[in-house]
Formats: sequence, structure tokens, C-alpha cells
Amino acid sequence: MAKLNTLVVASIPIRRAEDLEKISYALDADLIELRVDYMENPLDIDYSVLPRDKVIVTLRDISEGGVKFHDPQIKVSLYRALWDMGIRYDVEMSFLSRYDIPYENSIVSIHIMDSPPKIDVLCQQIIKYIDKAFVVKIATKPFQGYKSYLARLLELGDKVAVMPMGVDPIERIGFSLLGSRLIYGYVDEPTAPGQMHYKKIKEILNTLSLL
Ligand SMILES: O=C1C[C@@](O)(C(=O)O)C[C@@H](O)[C@@H]1O
Repeated sequence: MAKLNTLVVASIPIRRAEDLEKISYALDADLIELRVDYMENPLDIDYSVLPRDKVIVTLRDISEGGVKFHDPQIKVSLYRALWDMGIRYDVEMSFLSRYDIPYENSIVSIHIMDSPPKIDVLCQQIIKYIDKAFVVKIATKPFQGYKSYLARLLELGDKVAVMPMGVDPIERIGFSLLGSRLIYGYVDEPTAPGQMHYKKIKEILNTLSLL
């Protein structure tokens, strides 16, 4: 089997600065996501000490699965500071449509929590960001036809990542085999429904890529 396109992301909820120690638990992941929307104040972290080749900082909008509400201006200032430090972040398409922040080499995402956009409309959005983004990521709660919908989005190239939320985590392995650029797993607690432990993902994908 050819080498898979998928990068394994270990996702960590960050509630306080001390939680950054958990990065050391997941250094064998390809990337480590720090979900700082779990914090009261995401600016309470010294981001400059983070391993910039490894981390993704995510301040997830509450409307797309975020845990706490944060003022959008906090997110704008945080992401602009991360940009200046060369640290990758994850920003929603909806946020980019309302606020002017760079997204080159970052993850541009959408989380479908109820009815999906028309697939042609979403494809246009993906195409708009795909050249400059690191990855364009689509995560969705299940709906009638979600598997073929996500598989269709993977046809847009090897910088697209798709994942279903709230279904059997093994389905994510399937989308990795179909070319999803990212697959998310947890370290000590899931950051979304439908994740398995990131080490289990690594074990399965390593076995499959040996076939
Ligand atoms: O967007 C994603 C994907 C995710 O929601 C998942 O389904 O694993 C987990 C989030 O932490 C991450 O930012």
C-alpha cells in the first residue's frame, strides 16, 4: 500500500497554562492541537515557547463546537499574534468571512452541526481557501448521505481533511484511506464525539500502511 496522506493530530483541551505539559505526552503524533477555547482567558498562555513545527492552536467558535464563548476580538488579536510568531492555528471559514486575519499555512475549517450546506457551495468555499491554507477541514455531525458527501469533498485534492463526528471512530480510518489529510484523536479526553485515542489511530494506520 502506498504511504497514506494522513497526518495524525493529537487534540488536547487546554483549561490552564499547566495543561501545556500534556504536549509532552503526545510528541509521537504528527501534530498536536491545543484547544484553548476551554480556557477562561486564552491570552493567559506564553505561546512563544511552543514547538511551532508541531502545534496547532484552536480557539473554536462556540457555534462550531467550542466549549466557552470568547469575544471575537480576542480571537483576532490572538491569531494575529500567532501569525507573527509563525505558529499554525485553526480558523473557521465563517470567522474568515467576518474578520480579516491571514490563513496562509493554517487550517481553515467548517463544522457542520446540523443541516449541511449544498455541496456545490461548500466545494466553492474549499476551492477559495485550498491554495494558501495548510489544510481545509470539514467535520460533520451525521446526516442522511454524509459518507458520500465527505468522500466527494476529498476529490478536491490532498489538502482536504474530512471527518464525521459522533459516529463509530473507525469511520475516520476509512476517510484516511480515502485520502483525508488529517485524522484527529484524543490524548486524555476527547475534544469531539467520535474520536479514538491518537495512539490507536497510529497503530491502525501503521498496520494498514504495511499491507
Ligand atoms: O475541528 C476539529 C476536529 C474535531 O472536531 C474532531 O471531530 O475530532 C476536534 C476538534 O478539536 C478539532 O478542532
